[in-house]
Amino acid sequence: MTNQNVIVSDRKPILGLKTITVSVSNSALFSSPPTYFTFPRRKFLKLLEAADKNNSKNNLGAGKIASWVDSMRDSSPTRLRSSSHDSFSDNDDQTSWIVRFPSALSMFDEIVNAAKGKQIVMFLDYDGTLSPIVEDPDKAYITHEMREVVKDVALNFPTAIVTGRSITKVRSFVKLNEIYYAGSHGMDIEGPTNETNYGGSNQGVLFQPASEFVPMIEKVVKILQEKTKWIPGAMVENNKFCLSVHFRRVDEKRWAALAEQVKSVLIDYPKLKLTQGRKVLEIRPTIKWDKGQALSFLLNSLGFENSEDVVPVYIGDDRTDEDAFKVLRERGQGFGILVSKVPKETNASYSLQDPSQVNEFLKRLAEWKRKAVGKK
Ligand SMILES: O=P(O)(O)OC[C@H]1O[C@H](O[C@H]2O[C@H](CO)[C@@H](O)[C@H](O)[C@H]2O)[C@H](O)[C@@H](O)[C@@H]1O
Repeated sequence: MTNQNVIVSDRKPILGLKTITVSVSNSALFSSPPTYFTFPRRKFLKLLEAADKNNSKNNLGAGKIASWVDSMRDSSPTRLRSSSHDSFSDNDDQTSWIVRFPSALSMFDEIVNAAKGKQIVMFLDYDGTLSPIVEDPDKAYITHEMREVVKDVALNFPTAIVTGRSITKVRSFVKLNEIYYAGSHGMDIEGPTNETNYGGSNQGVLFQPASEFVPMIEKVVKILQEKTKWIPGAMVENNKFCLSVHFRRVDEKRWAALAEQVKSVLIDYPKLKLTQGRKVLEIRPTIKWDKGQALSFLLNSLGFENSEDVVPVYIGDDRTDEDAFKVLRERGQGFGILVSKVPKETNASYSLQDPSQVNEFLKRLAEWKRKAVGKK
């Protein structure tokens, strides 16, 4: 395998650069010193697409608060509704969903057969995938068992956690050095920091396409904290290159008021846009960079840009994970696995019901790899 780790070493705002200096170090398996080369700025800009040309496109649009609240009520990704019913309660519909998106556990043999002679690369969302959704975002802990299984997977395959959270926050939960982290919806990418795995010695920051937005995000966090402090249960979370306004603990009667506050702030920040997750309004830069772009970036940096020899497996539960599922479909490679108990609109191929099934799937994958290479 031609593992390569691309390190963007220049931390200046990338949009302002003519070229981007990158250091490439072969993996620890081929421990050689890093070499440096320069990427044409255009190549990165293709991936990045400059901030939205049209200010009115930051998802505020004609935006009636009532329609915001409607979509706040929706699950994430959007729950499928059967043609004949308002809600998806029909067993037949549930059955047809599981036929279209079978359990990754029941499809395990197909997945590993497709990976024979190829390199699996694992991508894992955090909230709702590795840790169950809980009321308090600061208490979304990963279990000891899940940590151990993720570590085991990471020792067998290149593994990344791709999350909307800041890397600092997700690291404080996961506490593993063997993995890649793509925080802030992929806008902050770091390599493994242990000495023994793919990254070699202390890789640190690989890519930060939105670094110029950090001061703006800090400012907006403060403004929104101030503007929402009278709404019981509202919480603003600083995710470094983006931010979250949580309403899981806000009385539904106050959702419109919360949306109004968010909208009033965003109007002054046309370079920020609004997206939605699970009971959360997410505010992020209007650059075209998402979890799907982060997945491509990591595959490229591992040396799989145009390779047929890779099987990326992405497991996630949220609307933002759909960007990554879409990239896999476009590449015609790998498997997107949606974590959900109920039918949802998705670009994934398979499903798992909850983090405990994710745990089981990961455990089987690591065991399969050990058997395949004849380890105990
Ligand atoms: O990409 P992810 O790792 O799924 O992160 C998305 C958001 O996850 C967190 O919020 C969600 O989980 C919380 C804890 O279970 C829950 O209380 C909240 O309602 C969910 O939306 C995180 O706090 C956000 O910042 C992330 O954007």
